[in-house]
Amino acid sequence: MKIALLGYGKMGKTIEQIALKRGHEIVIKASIENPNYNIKDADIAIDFSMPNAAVGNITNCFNNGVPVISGTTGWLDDFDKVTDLCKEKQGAFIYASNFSLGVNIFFELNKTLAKMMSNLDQYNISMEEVHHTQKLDEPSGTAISLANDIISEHNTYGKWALNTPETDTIPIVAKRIPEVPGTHVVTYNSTVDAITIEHKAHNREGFALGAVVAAEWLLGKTGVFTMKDVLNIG
Ligand SMILES: NC(=O)C1=CN([C@@H]2O[C@H](COP(=O)(O)OP(=O)(O)OC[C@H]3O[C@@H](n4cnc5c(N)ncnc54)[C@H](O)[C@@H]3O)[C@@H](O)[C@H]2O)C=CC1
Ligand SMILES: O=C(O)C1=N[C@H](C(=O)O)C[C@H](O)C1
Repeated sequence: MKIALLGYGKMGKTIEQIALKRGHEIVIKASIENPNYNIKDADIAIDFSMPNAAVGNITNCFNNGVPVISGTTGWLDDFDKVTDLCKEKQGAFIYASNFSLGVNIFFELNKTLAKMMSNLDQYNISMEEVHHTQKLDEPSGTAISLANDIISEHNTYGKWALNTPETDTIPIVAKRIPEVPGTHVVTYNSTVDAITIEHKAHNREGFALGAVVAAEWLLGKTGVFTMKDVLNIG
């Protein structure tokens, strides 16, 4: 595949290495320093850019008939607008807050645990995410996905918030520590014990491999898909 990398930072560069190893060609490396390109040169685009750039990048792909994978977080207020445009233009799109196989398994584990804990009001939930200090958004997209899945499965919680321990709210603590690729922890605490599930990325390769696998899967399809469709888990 001829791949356009929309965003050539930490993730774009890791995706490049994995895509080349899998026999693909990188035809566009767009960044703030390199904003001029013709998206039609690519078979598919992989957007790992910035919260304020993602919607423009994705829209440009739809307008030019190029399928697009987006891993950029922090733009989800516009998610419905973007998926509506995809359908209108008969485009192809996958967004995932986290493309790694491990986190997608963790998402399923989190939903199952939330269902099991749903009527046990002696347990209070909390969530923590830890990332490197360059991260622009908080909480992380992955933490938001985890929280939304808990809200769907658990009777008590109707919303999430940063650092707010209220009865119907999932409190999320976001920590920023140099070099941490991404750690997510969900804890149910009672007066007698605690149950914790954790996913810890050792590096960015899992995210990057998942994005390339998603691009390989999406090519030739039309519609809005998720990593559940790609990985066939859950
Ligand atoms: N879904 C997932 O699995 C993962 C998502 N992410 C997300 O991916 C995004 C990128 O992460 P990093 O690579 O660590 O950030 P980074 O800051 O290292 O790189 C961002 C890149 O985007 C470029 N950029 C900014 N505006 C642009 C525009 N209009 N068009 C094209 N490129 C533009 C910058 O010049 C830079 O090259 C973040 O939103 C992060 O949260 C990161 C890791 C995994
Ligand atoms: O910015 C990052 O680095 C990451 N962002 C994603 C998120 O916001 O969840 C995924 C991963 O945790 C790394």
